[in-house]
Amino acid sequence: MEERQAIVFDGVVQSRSSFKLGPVTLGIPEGFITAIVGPNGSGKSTLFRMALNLSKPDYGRITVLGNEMGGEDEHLIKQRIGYLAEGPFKLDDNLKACDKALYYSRWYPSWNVNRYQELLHILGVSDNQRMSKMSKGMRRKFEFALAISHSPELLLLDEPSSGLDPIAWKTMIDVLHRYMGQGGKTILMNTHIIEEVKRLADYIVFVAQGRVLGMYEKDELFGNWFTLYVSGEELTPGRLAELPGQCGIEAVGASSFRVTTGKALDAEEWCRLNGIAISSRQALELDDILAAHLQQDGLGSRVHETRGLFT
Ligand SMILES: Nc1ncnc2c1ncn2[C@@H]1O[C@H](COP(=O)(O)OP(=O)(O)OP(=O)(O)O)[C@@H](O)[C@H]1O
Repeated sequence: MEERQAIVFDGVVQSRSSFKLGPVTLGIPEGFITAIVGPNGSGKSTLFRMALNLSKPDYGRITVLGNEMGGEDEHLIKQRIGYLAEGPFKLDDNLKACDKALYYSRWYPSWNVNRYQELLHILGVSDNQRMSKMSKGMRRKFEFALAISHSPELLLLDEPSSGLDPIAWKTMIDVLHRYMGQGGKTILMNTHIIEEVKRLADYIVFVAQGRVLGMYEKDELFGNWFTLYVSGEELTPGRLAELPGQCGIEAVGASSFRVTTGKALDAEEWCRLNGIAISSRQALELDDILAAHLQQDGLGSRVHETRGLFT
């Protein structure tokens, strides 16, 4: 059966004086959690805003829940979406939290006041105070409860755990699992927290400098990226350059090397056929996989540039 898409970015381009996004062609599958991962300023939040028609592309088409935004019925599509923005809206500062919730309850036909109250209770938030008087984490938890209380079909979460303490973070993960458990729900999230991606995401999208570097099924991604410690008689970096998926070779001894590959199975088979011994293998973490993608795309990582600091 063909997978349905909750959001489709089709050749989307936005050019600004300081930043160019796209062309982005990307489908966010319905019924799954997709995490967008990438360095600061790579355009993640811009993609969210575009999906909500809060920011317009210069070219391309965006379809959300089967509809193009911008028409007369845009509010009907938006009522099926929950959105947790990256930061608080300054204009809300003087509002009492319960008044904002009242507004939401009137705007979303599927608003569920019991679910809202329950969420405030389990997150430990009171809505009987002005937004500006809430701590950063409290306001985040409140905004999270607002975004999900109408049980939207599509939930857009822009760095949802920003400012949350570890207990609140665990609660949020639990709430999101329960939300997905209802079936027919989709989450698109943007996060820098590796553990969050591991616990939640079904699909991972890497972005950098306004471009999509790749989209992967999570288990497949983690099953493919490994560092292999290899050795062999008269083994040279030149020979290892042919190792499938190779994207980094480092000598660790005479004829011994550490190689990184994004095609672990093919690489191991290649070693076996070429008489190269693998002494150990180590799965790569998400940040290392992202760094390897950046390297492959010539976008590099600036980590090594810190080595000379404070010495
Ligand atoms: N309010 C704004 N005004 C002008 N330019 C902006 C604004 N917000 C973002 N940008 C520009 O758009 C680019 C992409 O920003 P965006 O917020 O989409 O990145 P991001 O990947 O979400 O970053 P981060 O991980 O830091 O939140 C930035 O490099 C910045 O130059």
